Order: sequence, then C-alpha cells, then structure tokens
Amino acid sequence: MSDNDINEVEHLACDVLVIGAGGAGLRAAVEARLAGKSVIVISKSLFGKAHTVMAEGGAAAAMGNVNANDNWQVHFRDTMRGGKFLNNYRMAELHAQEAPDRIWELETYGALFDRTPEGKISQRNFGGHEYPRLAHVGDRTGLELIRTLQQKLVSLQQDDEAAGESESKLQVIDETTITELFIEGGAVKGAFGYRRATGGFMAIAAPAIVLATGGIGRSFKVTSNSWEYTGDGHALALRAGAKLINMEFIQFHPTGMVWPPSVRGILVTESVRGDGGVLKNSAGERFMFDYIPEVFKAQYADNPEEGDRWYTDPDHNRRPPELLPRDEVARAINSEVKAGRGSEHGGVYLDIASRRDAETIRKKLPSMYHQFKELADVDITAEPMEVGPTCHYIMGGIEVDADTAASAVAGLFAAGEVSGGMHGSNRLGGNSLSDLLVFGKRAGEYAAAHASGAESPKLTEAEIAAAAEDALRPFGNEGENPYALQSALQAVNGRLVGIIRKAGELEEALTELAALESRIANVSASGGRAYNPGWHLALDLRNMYVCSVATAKAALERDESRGGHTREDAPGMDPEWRKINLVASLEDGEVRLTRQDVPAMTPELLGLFETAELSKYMTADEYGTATTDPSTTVEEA
Ligand SMILES: Cc1cc2nc3c(=O)[nH]c(=O)nc-3n(C[C@H](O)[C@H](O)[C@H](O)COP(=O)(O)OP(=O)(O)OC[C@H]3O[C@@H](n4cnc5c(N)ncnc54)[C@H](O)[C@@H]3O)c2cc1C
Repeated sequence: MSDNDINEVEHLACDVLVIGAGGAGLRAAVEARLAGKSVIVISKSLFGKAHTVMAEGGAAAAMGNVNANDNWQVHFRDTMRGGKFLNNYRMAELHAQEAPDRIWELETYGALFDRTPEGKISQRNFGGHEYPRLAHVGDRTGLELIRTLQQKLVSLQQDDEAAGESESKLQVIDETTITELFIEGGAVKGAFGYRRATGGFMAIAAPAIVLATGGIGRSFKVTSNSWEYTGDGHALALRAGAKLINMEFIQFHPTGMVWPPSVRGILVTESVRGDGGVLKNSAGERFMFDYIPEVFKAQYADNPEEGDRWYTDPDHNRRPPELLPRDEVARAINSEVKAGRGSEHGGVYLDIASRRDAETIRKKLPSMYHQFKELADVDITAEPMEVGPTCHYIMGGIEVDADTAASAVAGLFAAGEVSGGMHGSNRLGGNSLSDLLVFGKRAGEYAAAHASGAESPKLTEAEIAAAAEDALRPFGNEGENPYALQSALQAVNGRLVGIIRKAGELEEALTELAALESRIANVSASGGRAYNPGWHLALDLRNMYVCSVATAKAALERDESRGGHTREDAPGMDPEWRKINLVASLEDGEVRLTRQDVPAMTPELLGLFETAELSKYMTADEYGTATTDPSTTVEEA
C-alpha cells in the first residue's frame, strides 16, 4: 500500500470535535461531555504539553480572598483599561463575572492552590490588577490547571465505563495535527489531519468544532512560545470563512531571558515583579518611574518609597510602575536599551535579590530560581537577572460571539488564545488562564447545543482526497527547506513588525512577505511520513504566513499607537481609532481588511468609570451619556 493511499485514512465521528488540548480545549471538552455529547479532543503535541502547562503566575479572578475590596466590577475595569478600551466589553464583563466560579470549580475537580493563612485560595499581585487577584500554585499554576483538567477528563471516561459504555464517549488523540476543516453550505462538518508519529491520515466527521489551538508566537524568533504555536487555528478559521479581529495587537512580554543566546525569549514570570522585583538600567536606576503614561498617573506611585510601601499597605499607597500593563513596561525597556542604558547582553536588570531574602525567593519563585540556575548559571537570590521583551501572546484572533463563542461559520466555535476581542489591544497577566476557563466552558456548552440540533455529517471521498493531496504536496515540491523559510519569515516579522513599527517598514514587510508566499507554497519535504518534523513545519508555514500578513496589514492600517501596537510615526492613542476593529477575512486566497465598529459599552458599564478617565480614551459623544454613580467610583467599588 502506498504512502498516500486513500484507504489508509482513519475515519472517526463525534458530536463535538475539540482541536487543541490546552486549558481552553480541555475545559470545552469537559462541558460538551457533561452535556451528554460524544467528544474527541485532538492535540498536535503530547497530551498535557500545551501553553497552558507553561503558565507560571496564575489565573486572575476577583475572589477577594486577599483584599476584600475586589469584585467583578474592579476586575472588569482593570481589563478594559489594560486593553485600552478596545476590548469586546461583553466578553470582559462575562470574564470578570464568571472567573471566580471557574476557579472554585477547579477546586471541586481536585486543584490544589496555594493558601492564605486563613486557608483561602491565595492571590498574588500582577501588572494592571488593582488588587492581588491571581490564584496560583507557586510559579507553576498552569501545570496544576492542566493536571486537574486531565484528571477530570479521566473521571468522565471512568463514568462512561461505569455506565457500561464499551468505549468512552470522550476520546483524546494526541500528537495529531489538523490541517483542514471541511465545510458544506457555510457550516463545518469535520476536519482532516495526520498522526505525527506515523504520518497516517485521519478524517473526523463532526457537526460542531471548537478551535482551541493557542497562539502564533513561532512567527517570531524571540518568543516565549513553543514549537506548536504556528497560528494553525487562526488560519483554519480564515480558510473556513470565519474572520479574525485585532491581529495587529501582539503582546511582547517585557521580561524574557536575554542570555545565553540559546534561551533568549524564555519567559521570566511577571510574578517576580508582583512579588517585589524591580527593573534597573545599567546605571542602577529604577527607570520605570520615568515611563508612567498620563492615563495611568493617578494609579501608580511616582516615587520608590510609595511604591515599596504598596506591597504591605496597598490601601493607602499607589502601585509601583514596574506593575504597569505589559505594553508600557516592554516599551520602557526598549527605550532604555536604545538609549544605551541597557545590560551587557542587550536587556535590562530585574532585581529581586536585593529586595527579598533567599528563602522567600526560592519558595515563591521556585521555577525561576531553577530556570536561571540551570540555563544561565545565575543565582537570582544573589544577583539580578538580565531580561528583555519577548513575543508572548496575540490579542487578535477569531471573531466570536461573546456569549456563545460561535464564529461566523455555523458550528465553528473558538476559545482561549485563538479567539479575539476579550483583551482588546493588550492582555493583563493572569487574564488568559481565566479567559480560557470562562470561554472554554461556554464554547463546550454552545458547541454541544449546536450538535444537538444537527444531523451527523457525511464526508466525501473527494474532499478527503483533496485534503490528503494538499498535505502531501511538500514531498513533490522541489523548493526550499522549511527551516530556512521559517527563519526568513521570522526575520521579516522581528525586523519590521516587532515591538516598534513604522508605515514604511510595514510596507516593506508586506512586500517581503509577498515574496515569501510562492516560496512557501513550493516548500519541500524529504524522507518518509513517520516522525518527519521537516514535513510538519512545511505544513505549518502557510498558517504562519497568513497570520503574518493579517498582522502586517492591520498594523499598517492602524495609524495610532495602542496597547500591543506601537507606531513610531503615529504615537499616542486616537479616540476615533478606539471605535474601530480591523477585521481580516480571506477572499480568493488574499487577506482582506475591513473596518468594523467596536461594540458600544452599555450605560451601566460606562457608569463604572469616572468621566475624567473615559475622556482620555473616548470621544465626548461616547462618554457624554455615562452617568457616574458616586457609589461605584474607581476608588470605592
Ligand atoms: C511561559 C508562559 C507563561 C505564561 N504564564 C501565564 C500566566 O501565568 N497566566 C496567564 O493567564 N497566562 C499565562 N500565559 C499565557 C497562557 O498560558 C496561554 O495564553 C494559554 O495557556 C493559552 O491556552 P489555550 O488553551 O488557548 O492554548 P494552549 O494551551 O496553547 O493549547 C493549544 C493546544 O492546541 C494544540 N494545537 C495547536 N495547533 C493544532 C493543530 N493544528 N491540530 C491539533 N492541535 C493543535 C496544541 O498542541 C495544544 O494542545 C503564559 C504563556 C507562556 C508561554
């Protein structure tokens, strides 16, 4: 039997297919199974190996365990401020309201969070959050989250067995990459993929699909993301007819490792700053005090003494500027390095050694301690770390309905990092783990509901054969090596679409990307189909390409600076741009951009902010109708 014999295709079927086994995918799978549906979860990497497992700092939820003043309204306000008011307000509202329940629910599934002295779930400070809000397990929160959700999956499988089912109705297939979605009449009906280990093909019929594939970070060389984050879900959705929004907004986390070169980009958790670490330049100055933007001046300390007092007395002092939202801190580091005040290897210093005792550091930041000791031979209890910005997260993603997580394609849902809107132009730390729990659950629930009313779809041999032919094309090509092409793509993005952008450079990026298009279409793979990472990368490249074009086009169009999009030639936020989402779709294989209104916040939610604050972001006609209720002002709510 030849390699590409159609008879080798495995045929599977389920009610709800979940693509991605990170936090969003697993939470969706649990919900869909609890709703009585048969579920298949597919994961490109090993089961359990997802971004979620790498999450360090914690999950943001206004439980009020450490500061009783916290509540969903304060969390909502922080999230909108962090996103510079471009967020889909309804997603931010649902997220703030439901995150505490999603965390407590994890406890009922068996999660063991760190505790306060009174025995409640402990919560830590993070940038942009007014109160300590991140439920955590040391600096290994994602590991506990994934462990717990996997355990829940196993218990649901055991329930199936106890109920006498011959096979569980919740199946997990790992090391399998989905390369195509099947669409008929504007609705999804299944997916096609290959097993990485054997190269064998698989076709899965399903009336409802949840995309939970994470981000795009591997389109940049310096990134905290791992190999599988190649924008697959974003690209699958585009090709299926769904839309992407806000693709210009990419988060460069301020603190990645910068030395040695082999580990450049690996994340240094924000918890280091949340737990007292400060940023210094080569002159030993705490430079963040020079970078507090006008819109945040009221909330951040303007001197080190007040900033330091805040750690023990947050009710009477303002936060230190090291805890500004990530976009602000990343830009500040970039400016210090550019001004010649950087560290030896092109970053700045992050110092916790002079601020906390060695035992506290080792207890609160065990992974960071080991990471620096083992990878850089630096003892963070005795010396500062060298850090610099690293591509970390994409705020842009599949446009979804806030309540149902449904995309524009019938039966196609999205949750977690692959979806867009929730975080506006910049995500606050900790808001991703809570986002994926809240919207993972919703996606599972509504996908199950969609499947209930749907007929079992049929996949045709012709469409399966076409998907197989596409997947095998690199073996017949005589083009370039996929690794060389990935490097070329990363170089364009890093040089021209990075942390600071200019119109001329973005135009250059689009020209260079266009030149890469045919080279990527002609990428070649050699060898057999079993365990062939070169072939796998060849298939991923077209996804990275289309995401990169969407980002560069939107970054060129948005001539203002906001959150994770900084235009040197258009500094400052423009209130007119705040009203606009840039929406990408695919027409005849080309990425097209359209402008779409950002949904207007309800008067009740506008009323949670003071007019003076809204006036910094919005035009007068937008906030003019806001009635500021004195009982819910920024200080009191
Ligand atoms: C080092 C690090 C630390 C972080 N710390 C925090 C933190 O403390 N708090 C916080 O809120 N956020 C944090 N984040 C961000 C957060 O972890 C991620 O945004 C989040 O986990 C994304 O979850 P997800 O479920 O959307 O996707 P992921 O967890 O990324 O999972 C994606 C899944 O999709 C699969 N997949 C991808 N493509 C395909 C395909 N084609 N076919 C089949 N499967 C596919 C992958 O194999 C994987 O199973 C951190 C991120 C990193 C990198």
